[in-house]
Amino acid sequence: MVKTFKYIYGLRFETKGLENFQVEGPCVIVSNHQSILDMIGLMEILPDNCVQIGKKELLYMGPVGLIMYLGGVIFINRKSTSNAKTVMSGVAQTMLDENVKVWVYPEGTRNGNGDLLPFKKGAFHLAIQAQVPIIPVVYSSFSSFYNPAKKLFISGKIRVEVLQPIETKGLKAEDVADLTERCYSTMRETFFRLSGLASEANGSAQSPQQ
Ligand SMILES: CCCCCC/C=C\CCCCCCCCCC(=O)SCCNC(=O)CCNC(=O)[C@H](O)C(C)(C)COP(=O)(O)OP(=O)(O)OC[C@H]1O[C@@H](n2cnc3c(N)ncnc32)[C@H](O)[C@@H]1OP(=O)(O)O
Ligand SMILES: CCCCCCCC/C=C\CCCCCCCC(=O)OC[C@@H](O)COP(=O)(O)O
Repeated sequence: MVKTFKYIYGLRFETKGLENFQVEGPCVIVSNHQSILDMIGLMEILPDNCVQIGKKELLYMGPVGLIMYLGGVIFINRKSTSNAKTVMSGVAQTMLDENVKVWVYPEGTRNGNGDLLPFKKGAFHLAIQAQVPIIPVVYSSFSSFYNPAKKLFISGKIRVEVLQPIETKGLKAEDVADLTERCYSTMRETFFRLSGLASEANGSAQSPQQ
């Protein structure tokens, strides 16, 4: 149902690299998060047996919260690192036992400023604890067709690329920072390439067509 919103809003998706989802067993998928429109982009490529990590507040959004709960969304309290860590370490075991993929937005919040925010480390701890690969997914910038501050919302094209899995076998907790940084720089480069933006873009990034 969520996927059909793309026809209503005139959004087109151009997807590359779906074959990279064909890993054996569970994995952690990380992607950039610009707006609620990402829910349409999520449904566009969602692999089987995949659950998302979401902020706890979404659970209280009436029917939407109920559907997310029934869909297996893992809720975390972002205001409490210790709570989030406890939940996430339970997830590492469950994803192995039940063969599920976990989708995390490592920026930790929506961000439509034409760049990626620094990544939080939860997704990378999770992948290392479970010793499963990380699959980065990048959505191009929405800023040429969607910008609430400028009251802009027209039809547009979103490029999506599923990147090659990054293995974590043999990595330990002390490798988290390195892994996070590697994943961040690969995704940031891809974000700029897919969005047609210069790589030093920051904050006020605009596409060349604009
Ligand atoms: C009728 C209508 C129908 C509609 C139907 C419904 C429609 C659709 C269904 C949709 C499907 C649902 C989609 C849901 C999407 C939801 C999107 C969101 O909510 S995004 C926001 C929530 N997500 C996140 O925040 C994830 C990313 N965040 C993290 O990973 C964070 O790291 C954290 C939350 C786990 C902790 O954050 P924070 O407290 O800010 O801390 P950090 O700076 O990251 O870390 C602090 C230190 O702790 C260490 N750390 C972190 N995690 C762990 C861990 N698991 N184990 C051990 N240690 C950990 C970290 O390394 C830091 O220490 P340092 O010494 O600095 O390294
Ligand atoms: C005008 C845009 C309309 C778009 C319609 C999209 C179709 C989707 C329809 C219903 C789906 C509702 C699913 C709700 C899931 C919300 C996920 C979300 O985006 O949560 C915000 C959270 O990540 C970060 O929170 P903050 O940025 O820190 O606060």
